[in-house]
Amino acid sequence: MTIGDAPVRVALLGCGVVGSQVARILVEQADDLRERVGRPLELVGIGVRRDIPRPGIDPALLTTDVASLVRREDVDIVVEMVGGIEPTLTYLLDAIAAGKSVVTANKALLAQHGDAVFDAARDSDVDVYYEAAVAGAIPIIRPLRESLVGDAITSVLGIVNGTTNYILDQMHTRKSTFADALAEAQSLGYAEADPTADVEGYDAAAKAAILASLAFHTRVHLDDVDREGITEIDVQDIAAAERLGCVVKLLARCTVSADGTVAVGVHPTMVPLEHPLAGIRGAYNAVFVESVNAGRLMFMGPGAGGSPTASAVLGDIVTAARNRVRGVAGPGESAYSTPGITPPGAVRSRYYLSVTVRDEPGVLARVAEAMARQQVSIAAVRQEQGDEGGRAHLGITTHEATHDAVRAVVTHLMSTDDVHGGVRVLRVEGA
Ligand SMILES: NC(=O)C1=CN([C@@H]2O[C@H](COP(=O)(O)OP(=O)(O)OC[C@H]3O[C@@H](n4cnc5c(N)ncnc54)[C@H](O)[C@@H]3O)[C@@H](O)[C@H]2O)C=CC1
Ligand SMILES: N[C@@H](CC=O)C(=O)O
Ligand code: NA
Repeated sequence: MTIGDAPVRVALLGCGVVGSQVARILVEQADDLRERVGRPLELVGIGVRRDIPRPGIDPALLTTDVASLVRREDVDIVVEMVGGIEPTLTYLLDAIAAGKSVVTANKALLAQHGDAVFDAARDSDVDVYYEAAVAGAIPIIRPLRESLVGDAITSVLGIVNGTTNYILDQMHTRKSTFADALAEAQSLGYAEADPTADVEGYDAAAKAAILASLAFHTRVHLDDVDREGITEIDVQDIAAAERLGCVVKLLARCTVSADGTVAVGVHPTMVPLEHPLAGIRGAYNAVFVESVNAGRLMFMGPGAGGSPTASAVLGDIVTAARNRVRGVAGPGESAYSTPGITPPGAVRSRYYLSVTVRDEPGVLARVAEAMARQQVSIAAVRQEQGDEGGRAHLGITTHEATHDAVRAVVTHLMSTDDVHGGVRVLRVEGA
């Protein structure tokens, strides 16, 4: 608790893309922030890995002794903008044990070690806020944790990774290569330090785990998320989506299955142009929430980048500071439910299958029969063109089927002489 008129003292860890913007706003908007908190918000230290000059930053604030900074008596709130698991987790737990409130944007850490962090915060009666951890600037954590906590959420569907949305958007609209679009996303500050986390879907999976935990009042971990990245998306997939009136998006999907278990997945998905998520461009994110009483809600805005992300971080700092001034901790997570996780193979979706077959009588019937045997119902078949080698290309869309059933179809097709090469499979979102 902060005493008298004393400032609320903030220690910042990490001064990269996001941390440097947090430091800038704390200084540039100090007067307004003081009014909003009721006390000055004072930046008392910045923990960095390398003690080098940083433009606009008072060198006296910098320290490489981060372990000591998080425990210092003159610190009330620790703002973690480092990323990664260790030593970050140790810093956060040490800060909490020392009675500091914590603000973090670290979805990877929360999706793997959230239990330890939240339990420690509850035991120490301090705040953990993490609005920036999911969908950057978009308010989505607080709406789920507070505004919608009296409702019953049935599904959360979202574009929650700015880097991959930027890449896919550039592949569709500018016909950029994957590599060029990724390099641009990195130079714009959207990508993680290791962009594998973005393009292989780990970042979106961590965010999906956090969203599902909040939406369904449970604890979903990174390992519970069925994950597929976008590294295999090529110009053929982009062209196929366009022929179907769709765009490819990396979608995070959190739903409740018929048996009450929770299904959480991240997959490149064909999204019809008329769907609200199809129009989300560049590094923007959007989260589509459906609940029993409110109905359908959509949250949209910048999902990555230093300044937008810092906006969400500052919101958390002000909230944590106000709580400290009042000597209270804000609402924690309500994770009372244990529904279990739906096995990935049992999750239902619509699919697109791209198959190259022998261009001969009876082949299409045998493909259809293989699908019928697995209860995979065909919605449409499009024969794209024959080629000189006597082959035809089929683009098949299905009605809803389980992933196990579609996988069995693919395994069978590839064992026959009718099919040449592999079978490309992508999910298709309903309009
Ligand atoms: N860049 C973005 O658009 C967004 C980033 N985030 C999250 O924000 C966090 C920070 O991301 P960025 O600023 O983009 O990363 P960054 O790589 O630009 O900055 C991280 C900084 O932490 C420093 N650092 C590394 N290890 C350290 C240590 N042990 N002690 C002190 N400093 C250390 C690095 O030198 C670097 O300056 C990550 O958790 C990331 O996932 C969340 C939303 C959006
Ligand atoms: N690398 C992330 C940054 C925000 O979380 C992204 O691209 O969305
Ligand atoms: Na957010």
